[in-house]
Amino acid sequence: MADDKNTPTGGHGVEICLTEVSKRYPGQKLPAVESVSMTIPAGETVVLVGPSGSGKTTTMRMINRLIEPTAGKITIGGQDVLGLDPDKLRREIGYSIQQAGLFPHMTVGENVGMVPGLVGWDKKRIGERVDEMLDLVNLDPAEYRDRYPRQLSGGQQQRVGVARALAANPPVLLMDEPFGAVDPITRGVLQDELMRLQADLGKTIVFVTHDFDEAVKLGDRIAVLGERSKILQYDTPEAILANPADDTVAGFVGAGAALKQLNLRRVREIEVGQVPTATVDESPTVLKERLGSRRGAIGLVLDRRNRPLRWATAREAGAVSTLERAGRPVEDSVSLASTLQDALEAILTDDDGVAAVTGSRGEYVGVVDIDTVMNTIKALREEHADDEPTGDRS
Ligand SMILES: Nc1ncnc2c1ncn2[C@@H]1O[C@H](COP(=O)(O)OP(=O)(O)OP(=O)(O)O)[C@@H](O)[C@H]1O
Repeated sequence: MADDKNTPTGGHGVEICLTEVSKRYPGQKLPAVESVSMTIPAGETVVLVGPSGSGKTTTMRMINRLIEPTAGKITIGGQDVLGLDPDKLRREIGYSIQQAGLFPHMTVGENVGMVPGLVGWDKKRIGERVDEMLDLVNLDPAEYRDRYPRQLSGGQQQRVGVARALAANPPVLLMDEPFGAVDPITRGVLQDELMRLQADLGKTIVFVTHDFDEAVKLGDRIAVLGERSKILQYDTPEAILANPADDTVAGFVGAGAALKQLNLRRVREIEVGQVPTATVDESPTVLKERLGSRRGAIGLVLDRRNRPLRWATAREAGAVSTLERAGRPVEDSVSLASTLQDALEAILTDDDGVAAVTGSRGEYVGVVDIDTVMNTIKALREEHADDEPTGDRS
C-alpha cells in the first residue's frame, strides 16, 4: 500500500513544529491564537481539545495555511510551511472535516481521486487508488464508487472524507471534528476504524474535537487548550487523567477520570491473582483440600481444556460427588485483552466480586478482584504524581 512516488517520506508521518504561532483576525482586538508552541511527534496522533472558541480550528488550519499566521513559525518535516506554495502544501496534507465536506456534484470516486488527479497521477492509477482507499475505509468500491454524496449515510460520507484525505498518501492528516456529525454508535465504529488504519499507516495526525472521551480514545497525546489556544496541558491521556494540570483541565476531563483510566488499561498489563483449581475429572476432595480451611475461599473448576467452568468453596466441593455440579457456573470471564473497565464490570456483577481471566483460547490464566483494580488505579496515580503537568513543548 505504500505509494511513495509523490511523497518524499513514503507517506509516513513527519514532525510538525509550531513556534510562537499567533493569529489575529482583521478587526479583532485580541488574537484568536496567541503565541502557541508545540511539537507534534512524527507518526503520532495529537488531539486538540478545548471549549468552543478556544482557537482549535484556527490553530489546525494554520498548519496547512488555510489560515495564514500573523506571527510565528511552523515547520513540517523540518520545512518551513510559510516558504512553500500553499496549494502544493495542501495537496501534501490530508484534510478531513465535519460533515465530510465532499463536493456534492462529484461522485464518491471523483471526490476520492481529486487530489491524486491534481498532483498528476494517470487515470488508471487514480482508479486503482480510489478502489484501494474505499476498501480501506470499509466501503465496497463497486457499490459506492459511482454514487453521489447525497446517496450515502452520514457515517458513509465521513468514511469517504477519510478516504479522500488519505488518497495521495500524505504524511500529515488534519482532522477537524471529522466524526462530530454522526450518532454515537457510528462514531465509535469510525473511531475504531481510524485507530486500525493509523496502526498500519503511522501518519502524523492532528485531530480537533470537543469530546474529551474521543481525545482519550484516539490520542497518543492530548493538548488541552484554553482561551486563545493557550496550552493548559500537553501530555498522554493517562497522565492528563491521572494528574490534570489545573482546575480548568480537571473540569474538562469531567467526572469519572479514574473510570476513564480503566479504559486505557488492559488486563494483560496487570498482575492477575490465582485461586486453587481442579479439573472436572478430579475428585471434589482434591479441590476441597486445595482450598483449605480459610473461610469463604473460592476455587475454580476447569473443564478438560482448562477453561473456567464453575466457582466453588470448600463447603460446596464437599457437598457433591462430582465437580461437574460443585458450586455455581462461571457466568462471565474476561480475557487478557479486555480493558480494566470490562473487568470491573464483571467483578461488580459477580456474587463473590471476582472475575476469571482467560487466555486467547479461553484457558484459565488467573483472576482479578476489586483490590487488583484499586491497586492499579493507585499505582497509576502515583506514577504520574510527580509529573510536571504543564508544558507547551513535547
Ligand atoms: N474569520 C474570522 N474572523 C474573525 N474572527 C474569527 C474568524 N474565525 C474565527 N474567529 C474567532 O476566533 C476564535 C477561535 O475560533 P476557532 O474556530 O478557531 O475556535 P474553535 O476552538 O475551533 O471553536 P469551535 O470548537 O466552536 O469550532 C473565536 O473567538 C472566533 O470567533
